[in-house]
Amino acid sequence: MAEPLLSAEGLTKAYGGVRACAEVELALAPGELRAVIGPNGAGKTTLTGLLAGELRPDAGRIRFAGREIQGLDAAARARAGIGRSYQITSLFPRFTALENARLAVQVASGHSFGFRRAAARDRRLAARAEALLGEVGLEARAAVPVGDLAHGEQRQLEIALALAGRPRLLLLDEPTAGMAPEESRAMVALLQRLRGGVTILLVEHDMDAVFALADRITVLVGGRVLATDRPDAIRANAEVQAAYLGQDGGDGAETAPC
Ligand SMILES: Nc1ncnc2c1ncn2[C@@H]1O[C@H](COP(=O)(O)OP(=O)(O)OP(=O)(O)O)[C@@H](O)[C@H]1O
Repeated sequence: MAEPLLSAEGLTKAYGGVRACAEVELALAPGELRAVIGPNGAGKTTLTGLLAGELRPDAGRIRFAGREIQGLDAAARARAGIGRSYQITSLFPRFTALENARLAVQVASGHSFGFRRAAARDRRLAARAEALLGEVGLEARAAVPVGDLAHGEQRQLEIALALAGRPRLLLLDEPTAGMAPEESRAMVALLQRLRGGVTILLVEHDMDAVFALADRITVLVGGRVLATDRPDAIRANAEVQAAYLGQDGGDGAETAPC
């Protein structure tokens, strides 16, 4: 494959005696949408935390866009181009969708507006915030306080905030968690629109979403990579079926232990 946008070698993180990630190898091609699946406690959240810089590895290396980043903290990795959305909501509920987007753009823009006049800066911030809402399909909901948005819309807005810094890699931790089926479908459609434009690492329990979206799937079990392959090959992989997807050869949506 082309030079990976992100690669991890020997990535290891233990909590006491529990190896949450054990010698994880990962290589994401530019533009790829990679799903990471695995049973509860497999190490998926730990892996995204290690990649985002929220957790320090005990061992291993991470390269992103041609340089080693394991020594960088989360803020520096965000500046380097790694965006992150969270399982736990990170929105300001009393502010409108547009105000939340504006704040995210302001934070992401850092000092880049520092030498511009305030009015010009404000126009640019507003335009970018509106564009972000458009990207995630929330333009008609711009004036709605976040607390009044549906759960699915809040998750869409979180993606908009993660895009504010124009990341090259987007780390998404269970974007469909807690969603009604219709909301999940809207989220899958949103990720379909984003794919290719940004490299995505998607941790997800919803197997319908995973198999609809992923270019390749990495299966984690007990902190280790059991397999990385195309969706069809993962579906047919006997080890994966035994460990995670169930024995029925189906898509695992009903049988996955999550
Ligand atoms: N802060 C922590 N302290 C101690 N143990 C932890 C901590 N975070 C995670 N673990 C343990 O590390 C292992 C991996 O957890 P992790 O949350 O990364 O798994 P996961 O695949 O994301 O699970 P889930 O699907 O339930 O979110 C589990 O055994 C978990 O109990």
